[in-house]
Amino acid sequence: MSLECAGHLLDLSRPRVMGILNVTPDSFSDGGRSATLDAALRNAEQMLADGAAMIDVGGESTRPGATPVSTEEELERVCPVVERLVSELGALVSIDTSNPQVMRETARLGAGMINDVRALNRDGALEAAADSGLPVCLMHMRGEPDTMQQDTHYAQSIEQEVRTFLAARIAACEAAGIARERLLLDPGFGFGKSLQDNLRLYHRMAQLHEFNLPLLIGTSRKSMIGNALGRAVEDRLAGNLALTALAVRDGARLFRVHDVAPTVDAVDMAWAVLQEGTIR
Ligand SMILES: Cn1c(SCC(=O)Nc2ccccc2)nc2c(=O)[nH]c(N)nc21
Repeated sequence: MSLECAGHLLDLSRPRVMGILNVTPDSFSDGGRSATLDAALRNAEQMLADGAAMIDVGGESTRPGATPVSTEEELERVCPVVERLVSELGALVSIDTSNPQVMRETARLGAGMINDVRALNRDGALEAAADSGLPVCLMHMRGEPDTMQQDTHYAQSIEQEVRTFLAARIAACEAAGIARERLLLDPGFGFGKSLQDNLRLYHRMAQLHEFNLPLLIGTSRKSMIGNALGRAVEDRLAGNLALTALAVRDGARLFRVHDVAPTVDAVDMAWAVLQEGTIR
């Protein structure tokens, strides 16, 4: 099970780690674009050295209440970073965006995957993703970041809600000419879900193998861990390593994390057990 990502072949026959690279101003204390750009590149270089298979670059915060960013601003944030990650580090880059123009421009700059937390629901997104030829991660979110945490009650079970949603988005992609083989699925932990929803969904993630598509998991530093353990955002690594090991056993293949080196070890250790003792 390999994905063609703009000249990179991403081998998902074993679990891999995706490093998070935030280029939103609120993720940098010093502000200042050039400082941001150099810092971002150093951060990415370290994550790749630590074993990340790819880097997820996001220019728009999806936190509830985050101020929406204009297309121009999002492009200004992500394009210089994507361009240099590809040209200087030869990195496999996924673009974390819902904006069709950002998808098109970053694909042109060499991005290798589209990671859209809104599952291509924005006008023009399906066409932009189809035209890019890139793999696409479809993630479940209920509502929009501003409203998603208000109504976290589901008519049906959370797992049924997610399966129904992802089935519909897969169909929309196929109808838009995006081959099924280009898709990855993600339950969207923390997006419009209560702690109970997140835990229940995590425990049942293997149900998503019915779609026979690679699963991407993004729980790193999230409130699911904070609420379960009573840990501040900077103290959630151990919790996420536990979650990661569980998901490796449940067949997840891509892990979107802040802490690459420890997660690579957790993934490789869990994988070694599942492979009956083969190491790396
Ligand atoms: C872009 N993106 C995000 S951003 C939210 C986040 O990291 N919050 C957060 C970060 C740090 C601390 C607390 C919360 N989460 C996912 C995910 O779960 N899956 C996929 N595919 N993409 C994703």
